[in-house]
Amino acid sequence: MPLRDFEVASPSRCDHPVGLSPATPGQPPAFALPRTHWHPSWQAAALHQRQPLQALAFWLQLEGSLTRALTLRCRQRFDVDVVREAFTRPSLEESRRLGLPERQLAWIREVRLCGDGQPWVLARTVMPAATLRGSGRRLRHLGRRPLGSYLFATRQWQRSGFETGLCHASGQHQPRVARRSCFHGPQGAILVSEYFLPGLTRSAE
Ligand SMILES: C=C(O[C@@H]1C=C(C(=O)O)C=C[C@H]1O)C(=O)O
Repeated sequence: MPLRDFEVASPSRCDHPVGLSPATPGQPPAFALPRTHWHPSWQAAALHQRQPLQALAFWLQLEGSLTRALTLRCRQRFDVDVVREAFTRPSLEESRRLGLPERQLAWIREVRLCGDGQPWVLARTVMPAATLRGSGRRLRHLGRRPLGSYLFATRQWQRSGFETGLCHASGQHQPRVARRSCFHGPQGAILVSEYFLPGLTRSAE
């Protein structure tokens, strides 16, 4: 099912931004999440496409904080590049996944996770308004602080099983594989999708 596209809305701190050619010279390039078909498990996805999953098996199954694991992979620095944070409409498929009414807006956060200046992961998090009540209010004010540092700081958030996404990538810099899961907290759930970029597998070479 297609996910909503997202465009770079702020200057990138990544040295080599992902995506299509710049629409305007001097502006950061626009980019879009590819259409993604979600499978209920890593094994189910592997039946459809074995090759790229082998290189990413570690990341697709990693249970703890992804940002923490990426930080450990960096030689120098790890950055969260905030692309967009706004109340906007999730895709129909995302609304269904979260059990939201079709047209209900949610707080959507889109970021690039960059290691040593290279974009490694694109992440999109859908947070229903109900989840943002009480202590969940802090989710709207993360800024460049990784979401994982909030979710894994307490035992209040429980993650559901991972789905594995196979992406219809149209360019060599686009993600081919993704994963997503719901985190269930005191006020409700959020849906976290993480798209792995080719730069991440290259970083291990
Ligand atoms: C859920 C985590 O948070 C990461 C950080 C994100 C952010 O800052 O928006 C989004 C998705 C995750 O990859 C994690 O570290 O596991």
